[in-house]
Amino acid sequence: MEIGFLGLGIMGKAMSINLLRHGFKVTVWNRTLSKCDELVEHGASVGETPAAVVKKCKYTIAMLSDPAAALAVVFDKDGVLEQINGKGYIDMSTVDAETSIKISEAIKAKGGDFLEAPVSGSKKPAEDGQLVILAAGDKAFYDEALPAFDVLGKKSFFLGEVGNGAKMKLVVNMVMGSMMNAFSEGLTLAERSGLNPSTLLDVLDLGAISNGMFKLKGPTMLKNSYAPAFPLKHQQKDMRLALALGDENAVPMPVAAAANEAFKKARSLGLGDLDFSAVHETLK
Ligand SMILES: NC(=O)C1=CN([C@@H]2O[C@H](COP(=O)(O)OP(=O)(O)OC[C@H]3O[C@@H](n4cnc5c(N)ncnc54)[C@H](OP(=O)(O)O)[C@@H]3O)[C@@H](O)[C@H]2O)C=CC1
Ligand SMILES: O=CC(=O)O
Repeated sequence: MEIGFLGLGIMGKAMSINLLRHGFKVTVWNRTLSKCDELVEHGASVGETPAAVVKKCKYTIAMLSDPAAALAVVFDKDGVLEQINGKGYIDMSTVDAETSIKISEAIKAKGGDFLEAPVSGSKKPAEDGQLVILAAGDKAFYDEALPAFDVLGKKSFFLGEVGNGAKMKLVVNMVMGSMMNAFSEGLTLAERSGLNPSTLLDVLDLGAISNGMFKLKGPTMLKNSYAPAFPLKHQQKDMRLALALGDENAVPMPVAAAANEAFKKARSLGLGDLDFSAVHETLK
């Protein structure tokens, strides 16, 4: 089956290569078109515009940086909306519910099907097809897209109406961003108070707060190494959107607000394109 793929950043590249490896025909598009070349080497075709990709494919997946990018690719000239009649569109970018609902309504009004399906899991899970997919929208379309979700992820959740996938993803990343800051403070406190931070990693790993993120990021943070798997600028975007969701629902979130300030500080220091664990540098 021919699937379209829009957005070949860290995640989109890994996900589309994975689909190709599993026998899907994939037509790709990226704003910086030269990034499609590597995908062609893996067997993909290239569409010149989002509209051209949608026209060619039964359904099209998008993996874009933020709400502004997600909206531009759908609503701009040569965008998704122009060819969506009778086709399906799955936005897997992390955006807020409002953005997702706006895209959904426009696509449905033009006779297309829509799913939002943000994912939990980073570069490596994307390469290994081990993402956690948080889908919501048209259930019949979800069932149709399951073969692709089964390749991309280890588990898919169907969460009901559009907006619920976006909200779930923001809640998860709000927790993750807050944890990263507590972890970073712990590493720094251990070091400054004369402890061996590597021993702290072992102690944490044996106790009740052991988790995959500490295990994965701890050793690289101790080496001040922040090659981007999940760019810090995207984590800060997720904190900002999660705080807005808290605002809407009158949920006090002082911990998340403090974490957001730390990510903003990291961005102001020019660390936005590094991994989100580079927030550690703000304590130095
Ligand atoms: N990296 C991760 O670990 C994870 C990321 N996510 C989420 O997935 C999404 C993608 O993340 P990731 O791949 O890391 O991000 P990248 O920054 O690596 O890639 C972003 C993509 O969006 C495109 N883009 C940006 N602005 C526009 C625009 N105005 N119009 C069209 N295309 C645009 C970029 O195109 P160009 O190449 O031209 O710049 C690129 O293809 C984000 O929403 C992120 O929060 C979710 C889970 C994990
Ligand atoms: O959104 C990032 C992730 O690791 O999940």
